[in-house]
Amino acid sequence: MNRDWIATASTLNKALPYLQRYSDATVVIKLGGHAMGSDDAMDEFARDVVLMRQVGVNPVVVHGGGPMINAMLERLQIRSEFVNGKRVTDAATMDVVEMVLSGLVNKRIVQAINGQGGRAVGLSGKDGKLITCSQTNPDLGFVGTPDKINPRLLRDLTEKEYIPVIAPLGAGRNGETFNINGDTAAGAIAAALKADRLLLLTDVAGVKNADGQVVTELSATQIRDMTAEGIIAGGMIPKTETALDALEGGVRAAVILDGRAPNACLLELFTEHGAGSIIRAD
Ligand SMILES: Nc1ncnc2c1ncn2[C@@H]1O[C@H](COP(=O)(O)OP(=O)(O)O)[C@@H](O)[C@H]1O
Ligand SMILES: CC(=O)N[C@@H](CCC(=O)OP(=O)(O)O)C(=O)O
Repeated sequence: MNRDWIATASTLNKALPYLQRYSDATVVIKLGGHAMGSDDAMDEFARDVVLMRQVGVNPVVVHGGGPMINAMLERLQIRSEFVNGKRVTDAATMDVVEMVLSGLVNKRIVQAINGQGGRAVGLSGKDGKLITCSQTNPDLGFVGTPDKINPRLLRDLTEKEYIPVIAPLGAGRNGETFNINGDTAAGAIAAALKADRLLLLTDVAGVKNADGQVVTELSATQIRDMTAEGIIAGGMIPKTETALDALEGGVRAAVILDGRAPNACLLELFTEHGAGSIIRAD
């Protein structure tokens, strides 16, 4: 018998229990701007999401797009700065954030998924009153913290086998538009859906220890210690905080993994060793 065939059959056999475990599971995938590569990489991500849908998983995609916002702000000669990983957002910046996230980035992902045979629907947190926000801190301008998530529309869509693709914007109670950090939005949505998995796709293989090695399993206590020691720093801080908040909100596990690695999401869900760093409640 052909060796390749035996290897394929053996891989499929090993994947079967995982395929069964995730049948009808809700998996929230956050695709960060740095994890969005070339058109080929986007197509590969889209293929994985469509395959998840085909085997009965309910994928919900929440995206970022920080580098794409930066590029547009530069073209428009609008200066921008970050405080603690959040973009200080005045009214002019908010307009650009909404145009880039809800327009260019959201539709690129929707089109990629549809191009691979999926049925993606692009939304922002404003649609169906999905995300209501309050201001995070007056010093940051129109940066919002989600305080009410209405997951009904998402449930209706996933039940009908649509794949929601969500831009991290929210509505204020007085008609404002708020800019939400993509990780924060994904965590809040995952908690509201009581998702089985929150996959945070980024540009590193996982959370690294002081020796630069990826730690494959982490507890909340380990994360707190590594943050206090400065081992978890920069953009990894909001990511691990989001993971912990999501677990507290009822998500079963959160995983930080490299979105640019081939088949990252599939390896995480459907193989024994998974991918990246998995964080479970203590
Ligand atoms: N302990 C750590 N392990 C891995 N990455 C870390 C760690 N501490 C800080 N980082 C940094 O966090 C970055 C990921 O955050 P960020 O750039 O905000 O990602 P994204 O744009 O995907 O949301 C990594 O590229 C890395 O430079
Ligand atoms: C408040 C805030 O900082 N919002 C982010 C939203 C996009 C984002 O989170 O993009 P990444 O996931 O690619 O970093 C921003 O304006 O850049």
